[in-house]
Amino acid sequence: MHLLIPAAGMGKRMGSDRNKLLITLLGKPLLAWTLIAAENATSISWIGIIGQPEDRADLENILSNIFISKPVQFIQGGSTRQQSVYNGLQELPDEAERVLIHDGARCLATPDLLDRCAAILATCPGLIAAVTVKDTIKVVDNTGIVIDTPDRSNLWAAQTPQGFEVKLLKACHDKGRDLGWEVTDDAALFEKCSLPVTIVPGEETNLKITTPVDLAIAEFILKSRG
Ligand SMILES: Nc1ccn([C@@H]2O[C@H](COP(=O)(O)OP(=O)(O)OP(=O)(O)O)[C@@H](O)[C@H]2O)c(=O)n1
Ligand SMILES: C[C@](O)(CO)[C@H](O)COP(=O)(O)O
Repeated sequence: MHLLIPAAGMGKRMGSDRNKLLITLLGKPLLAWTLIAAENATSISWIGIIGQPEDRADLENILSNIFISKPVQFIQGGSTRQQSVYNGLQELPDEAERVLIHDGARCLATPDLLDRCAAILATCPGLIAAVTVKDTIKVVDNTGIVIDTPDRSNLWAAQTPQGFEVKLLKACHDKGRDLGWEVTDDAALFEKCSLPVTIVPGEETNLKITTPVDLAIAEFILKSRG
């Protein structure tokens, strides 16, 4: 299975002055943890790292300090995650019929989650790892008044990996570019094209490192894994 890792963000919500994936987490750059999970996922045979040119030297340095036995390709990122994944899709080898996409920032995903997604992707055109929502969610209007409390049993929090048939996802991205759709994940493009996206139970620990508190939580989780 081919794996694309979007790693071309900035980390504005982290308040970082550089790509947050270069921040050290328990002795290793954040992205190193993601790459180690990809290395240990037996289903993954090829890794595309989507990064910004100014981070290239740091990304290569990460690779030189960990053991990755699989072919790795660097791909130039775009100004949004959507644009970065679009670029990644263009660079996939011709033989890639299906692809998993996993955020570099979700560095606690286990190899088992990647392998489960790869196995299920053989049976469906699109999938998303997700977990049920634990909180009661409120819909609020622009004056700050709650207008709805949706039924929680239908709410899932999106994660990555997300996986797709390459031809279909490329067509969805192309349509999104033509029509000016702006989305935060690839499943949303599939949905907008009325294509089915299958839920794969994700992992509660598979958080996206977004703000400084996530770093502290991630460190706790990694330490508890021993
Ligand atoms: N232009 C971009 C923006 C984001 N990403 C990647 O998409 C994933 C999810 O994005 P997010 O966590 O929002 O990362 P940032 O864009 O870095 O964060 P922020 O929105 O706080 O700036 C991350 O692995 C990030 O590196 C990307 O490849 N290209
Ligand atoms: C793809 C994603 O990680 C799924 O949770 C997420 O949508 C990335 O973007 P966000 O803007 O940080 O939600």
